Amino acid sequence: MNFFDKLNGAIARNQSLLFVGLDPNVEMLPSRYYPPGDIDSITNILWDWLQVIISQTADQVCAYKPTLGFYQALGIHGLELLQLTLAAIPADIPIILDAKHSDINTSTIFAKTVFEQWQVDAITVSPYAGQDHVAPFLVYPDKAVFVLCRTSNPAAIALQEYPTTESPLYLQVVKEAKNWATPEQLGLEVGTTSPEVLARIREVAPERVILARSIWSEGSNLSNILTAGLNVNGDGLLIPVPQDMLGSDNLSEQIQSLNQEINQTRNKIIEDASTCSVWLPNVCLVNQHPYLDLILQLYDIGCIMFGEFVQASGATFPYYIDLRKIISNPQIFHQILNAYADVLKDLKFDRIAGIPYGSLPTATGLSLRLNRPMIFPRKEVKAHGSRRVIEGNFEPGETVVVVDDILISGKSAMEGAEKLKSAGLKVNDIVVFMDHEQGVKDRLRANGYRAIAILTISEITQTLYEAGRINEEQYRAFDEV
Ligand SMILES: O=c1ccn([C@@H]2O[C@H](COP(=O)(O)O)[C@@H](O)[C@H]2O)c(=O)[nH]1
Repeated sequence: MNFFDKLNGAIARNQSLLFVGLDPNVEMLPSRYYPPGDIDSITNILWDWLQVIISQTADQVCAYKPTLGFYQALGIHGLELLQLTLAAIPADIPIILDAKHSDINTSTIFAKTVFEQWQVDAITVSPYAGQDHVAPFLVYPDKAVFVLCRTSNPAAIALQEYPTTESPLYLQVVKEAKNWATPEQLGLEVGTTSPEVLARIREVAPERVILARSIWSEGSNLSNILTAGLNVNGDGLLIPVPQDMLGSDNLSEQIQSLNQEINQTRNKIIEDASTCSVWLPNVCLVNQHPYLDLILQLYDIGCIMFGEFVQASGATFPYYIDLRKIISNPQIFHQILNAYADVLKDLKFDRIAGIPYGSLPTATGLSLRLNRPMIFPRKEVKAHGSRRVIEGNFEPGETVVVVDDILISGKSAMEGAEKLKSAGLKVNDIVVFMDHEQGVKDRLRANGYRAIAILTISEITQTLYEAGRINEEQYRAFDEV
């Protein structure tokens, strides 16, 4: 089971967003376990304490976070203690190893150790070495990373709030990390006592799970922290059980009441969302478009442009969609593939055909994702070599689903489909990301094709307008098309 499914399962089962940090640190050992003696007995005493913590919390938390540094500090005994700890955590509760690993030359071997040998579900990593460092952890599709975006220690401000508090480095880390992997594989670690900081991160990354740290300072307000950090569904924020609570002798009761307090705020957020009837850009997200986040991200990376654009037909449109850019942004590319895969799962076909050039990467991604063979009709046939019209192997009589990016007049998709049909293949369905509407689907139907679009141009413009990304004039320009 992958990390996020396991996490969501534990959240639902235990009705909890709480996680427990497992820190075998002698300095934190409750006094009733004293006096610790030599290193063997210290490790034994720490193990007793960890077992109590796990047994009293397993039905009330959604994850455990062992801190590698504390285990390492105990030497060989510590690594043995780590193995005992990992084995003691119930298999249906995810383990996030807090390693803050950041060395580029060791990340491949370290990823192998933690994910294959130790079998943890996720790991915390430092972002400073960039995606090269994180990538070795991401080749494990069922595992996840939490990228450290911000810490709460005062000295960190010099770097994390550089160059200005208005435009701080930690927000740049969030934006950059979002490009490294999908929300299912990459979350954010955020240490802060400030609801404002959490709210800023949540605004930039509405889709990410945030592993909150250091929220329990003197005078901090849990309700404000939750309101700032939870997503619109009342989740997406993992909350640490306060360290001092882990030493108490009525741990289970204390966690239960903390959980109730958190769930009250979560329920309020969910209730408010479902009763909110007015749309305020970026505030009320009830009835939000299922692809809201994807549409906004496509706009933000320049795939959706507004202005005057001349089309192949000679007509001028007030927009241009350039989906070719998605290949430079793996995280968005993943989301696009998810959207296509969701449509393709209900169709019957033997092969996937991409229309060159724009849709070849998408068709390739889908072929790999769905494990279905791919072919493509050439745009132009070469005068040398095999002179093939269709690249890839196929058998006449097979059914092919055509994958294209945008339907404007339908000409490109239909020309591609006709080449496939001339080679003896059957084409029933043409799946595109966006339909310009204006009757193009009917035109395709009249030619014997069913066109299925993930989005229409009106859904895109409506969403961008409601989110405040385009103004009234840009929005209204579409009435004239
Ligand atoms: O906004 C746009 C408009 C067009 N394209 C490119 O054109 C074809 C679709 O046009 P048809 O008239 O349906 O043939 C599409 O495959 C793109 O290559 C575009 O990218 N963005």
